Amino acid sequence: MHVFIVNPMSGNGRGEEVWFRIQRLLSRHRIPHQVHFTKHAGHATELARSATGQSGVRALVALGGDGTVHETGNALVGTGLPLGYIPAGTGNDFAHACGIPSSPGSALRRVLKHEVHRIDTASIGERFLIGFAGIGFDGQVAEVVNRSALSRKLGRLAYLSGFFQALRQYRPARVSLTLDGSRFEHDRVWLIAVGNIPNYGGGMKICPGALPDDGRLDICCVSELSRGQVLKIFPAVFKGNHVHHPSVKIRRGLAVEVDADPPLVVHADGEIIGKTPLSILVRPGSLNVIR
Ligand SMILES: Nc1ncnc2c1ncn2[C@@H]1O[C@H](COP(=O)(O)OP(=O)(O)OP(=O)(O)O)[C@@H](O)[C@H]1O
Repeated sequence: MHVFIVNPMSGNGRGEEVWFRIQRLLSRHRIPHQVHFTKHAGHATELARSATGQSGVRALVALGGDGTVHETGNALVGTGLPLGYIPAGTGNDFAHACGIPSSPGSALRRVLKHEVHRIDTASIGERFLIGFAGIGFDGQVAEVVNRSALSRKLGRLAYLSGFFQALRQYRPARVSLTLDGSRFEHDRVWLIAVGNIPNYGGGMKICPGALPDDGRLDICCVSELSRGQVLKIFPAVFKGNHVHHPSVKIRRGLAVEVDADPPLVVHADGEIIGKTPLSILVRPGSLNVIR
């Protein structure tokens, strides 16, 4: 049996529409399933945890955006039970990175084919990041996007509108980054992105070399830029060409510690999880994903 965890509010209500299509297909083909709808932030993790205790479950299928993948995936790390995914969110970065089709019917066929691959995750505080984490400016963008009802209505443009709001508000910080025991000091830091997958924010290739199954994390640090320079370099992120800029440093490693003055906002898979200081540790091959 497949257990679906559906966020009806994802993609500004698209989640509910996508579920109706999936439900019709499941009924037409008499595919045994169970469905649970999320009612609030954190609910997908609770629902997924109780589903992992049931017998006869073949896979848990998240239907929603990257936040739903984050919450459902958090319940599955280390269990061996596979995560399926039907994208219905705003950004759907996890789907792009894993080659999961955007059409609901094709994504469902992929789930039913049941080709399971192990991917890495990383522990961050009490949670696991499935795709990426962002510290600083992009933490602030995520905060703006998640808080604003208008942003939700804007769909993909929400990230762009959040970007401009955060650009006005953000104050660069002094950051101490420790990677696998080596310490790096950076002044006037705009952001530190930690990628298990290359893209976030609806297709920005912030860590273009990140691979979800290489047992490592890619870390992108952007510092020492004026607001005008941030604006200028921003379009390059969509193709991953920002990495050639002298203010952008890409590193790879297993364990990252970040401390900042002043403390910076942190998101994991687009969900705000707190502020620095924090430690992130890769968990190689800890999540089974159908892709
Ligand atoms: N019934 C609900 N009402 C309001 N919020 C919900 C509900 N169920 C889940 N949530 C929260 O909605 C948030 C966003 O979900 P999700 O990321 O799946 O969609 P999205 O933001 O549209 O997509 P993406 O992250 O790909 O841009 C998550 O923080 C989740 O906890």
